[in-house]
Amino acid sequence: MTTPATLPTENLPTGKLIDGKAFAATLRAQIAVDVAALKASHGVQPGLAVVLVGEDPASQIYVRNKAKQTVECGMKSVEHKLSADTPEADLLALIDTLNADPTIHGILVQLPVPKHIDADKIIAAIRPDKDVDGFHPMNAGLLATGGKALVPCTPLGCSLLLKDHLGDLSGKHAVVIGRSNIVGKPMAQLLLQESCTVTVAHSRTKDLPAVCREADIVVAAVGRPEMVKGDWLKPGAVVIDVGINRIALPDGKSKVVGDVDFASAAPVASAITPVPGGVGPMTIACLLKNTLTACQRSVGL
Ligand SMILES: Nc1nc2c(c(=O)[nH]1)N[C@@H](CN(C=O)c1ccc(C(=O)N[C@@H](CCC(=O)O)C(=O)O)cc1)CN2
Ligand SMILES: [Mg+2]
Repeated sequence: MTTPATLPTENLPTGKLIDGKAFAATLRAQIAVDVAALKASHGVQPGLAVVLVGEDPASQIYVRNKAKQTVECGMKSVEHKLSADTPEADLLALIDTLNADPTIHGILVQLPVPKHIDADKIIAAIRPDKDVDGFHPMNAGLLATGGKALVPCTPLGCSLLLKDHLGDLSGKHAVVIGRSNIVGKPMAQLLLQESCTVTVAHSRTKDLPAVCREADIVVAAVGRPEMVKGDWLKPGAVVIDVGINRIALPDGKSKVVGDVDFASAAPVASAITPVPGGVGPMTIACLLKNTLTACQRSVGL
């Protein structure tokens, strides 16, 4: 997960690159301090259970990294690796067991799940106070109504990067491209909480480049490689690239690119996240933050 030499980040002016990898490392160090303090004050160790169904190679890497970073922060990590043909009922039974386990404060099922499993049904079965992905309808509702939600990790990470870079976001026009329950919608809610004027654009939006050109902040979460071009941006816009797309190169190799065409966007933007090394590392750091939060709440903090 290092920034490869192929990404033209070397000659960018200081401050233009929003370094999510470095920010995530700092966040994890703070989480480790807070985990130790919680153990000392309340005798409780946060526990995270990660469930993987099937053998998707990317998911296997994400789950491995989640477990490794959980342990590095001083938390307990439990991994459940189930075969791709696991019946939905068995997965629901495992979630019931984890819901009832007092040593587990966070539960997540790695997505995507195999086709025969209804992801919405699985998410709804997780206790909302242990739903460290923040995907349960209860947490989505709490986020929308300003309550104490567990917030989805990727948009939470984007929000932390934006606030760190810009300070006060109030009055900024933010365009979120993508309306998924996992990124686009919660991202819009978080930006609204920061008093941004928020536009959510999607596949049916008319003249998307013109909509983007109005934005002080662009969050691209559309899943289309290098779609957002430099001439779609208002000069000085801040660009957060949520996309992780693996594309084939002419030499037969592959590389990971975002939803933003970095080469044309970086000269126009005032700041931009790279892919890799931008939003991705924040997703796991925020998962650890949510697990700590869930544990703190479980002891009344
Ligand atoms: N239950 C969940 N499933 C999925 C989530 C999620 O938040 N919860 N998000 C993604 C996968 N994901 C974490 O689970 C994730 C994706 C990417 C990264 C990351 O650090 N990416 C690197 C690049 C990696 C590469 O080269 O392939 C980066 O951007 O630097 C972390 C976590 C879908 N499923
Ligand atoms: Mg994610």
